[in-house]
Amino acid sequence: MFIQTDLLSKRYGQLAALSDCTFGVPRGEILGLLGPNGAGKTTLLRLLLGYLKPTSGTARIDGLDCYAESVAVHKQLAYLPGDARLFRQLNGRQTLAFFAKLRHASLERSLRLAERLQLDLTRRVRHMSTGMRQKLALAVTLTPNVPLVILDEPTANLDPTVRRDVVELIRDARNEGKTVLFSSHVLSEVEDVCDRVLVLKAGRLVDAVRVIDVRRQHRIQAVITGPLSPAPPQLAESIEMHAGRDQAVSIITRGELAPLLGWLAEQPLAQLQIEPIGLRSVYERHHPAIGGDE
Ligand SMILES: Nc1ncnc2c1ncn2[C@@H]1O[C@H](COP(=O)(O)OP(=O)(O)OP(=O)(O)O)[C@@H](O)[C@H]1O
Repeated sequence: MFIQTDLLSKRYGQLAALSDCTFGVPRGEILGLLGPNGAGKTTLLRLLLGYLKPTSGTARIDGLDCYAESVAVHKQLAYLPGDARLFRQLNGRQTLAFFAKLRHASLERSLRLAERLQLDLTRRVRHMSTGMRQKLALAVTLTPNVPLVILDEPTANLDPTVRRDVVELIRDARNEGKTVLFSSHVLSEVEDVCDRVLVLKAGRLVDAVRVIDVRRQHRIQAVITGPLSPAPPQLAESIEMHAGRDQAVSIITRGELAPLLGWLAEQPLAQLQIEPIGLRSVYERHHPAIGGDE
């Protein structure tokens, strides 16, 4: 595993910001971190960055201890903090040039990224909007030729069009073989770009799902006009069926849809509705919605 944590924990006095967190990330994976405010996402990222000393447990990147060998770890990664600070008096191009030099990275690559993000590089940072600064910080972060990119809420403050561009850039990073770890509150973009998602709740890792598996899951709502014949045994293992009122049946499937549809076609159905379950359902298992959008 490129990243490996083992019972990683961080306490602040009585508060357990992160508890017994164990997971691995293979090279080239895009991993999303989900959880509401205060769930421990930033704490986890800062432990991986070696900015915080674990209270117990370990975190390793490429076999290196994230805290004890943080200098060597940092050579392998680029990090976008949630509150990225840039020099306010520099303009966009000067900012890119400064950081490219600092990280021995290619300014041409920075400029290409800036163009993708439609940044006006002549403007001084202090005259940029929050979203523009965020884009500039992203271009800075994605420039160095490093195997790991860690992004703390990279699309916060960005409008939907720019979010899409950012998601594209994250995909590009993966296509270049990079490993990407990012936290977000936007379920749709996490589902869109991640290979796997970790869900945190009050400092605990409560779920780890592969997006491909989530995509395979569907909820089927049917209204029947007579009794259902038993599902074939190989199908029965991958479905969960609940009878509702008024002949309503709800089926959740974790497997392929086609065999289920074959069986359903022979059932006495009056109505049928199929919808993908999506990451939202997985997330809401742990964090029930309290209204509002992402
Ligand atoms: N330096 C600190 N001292 C005391 N408590 C802290 C400190 N840093 C974080 N915490 C607490 O640890 C918990 C986890 O915080 P963390 O910033 O990791 O959450 P998060 O999931 O990143 O939240 P957000 O989505 O708001 O960024 C919170 O309860 C927070 O108040």
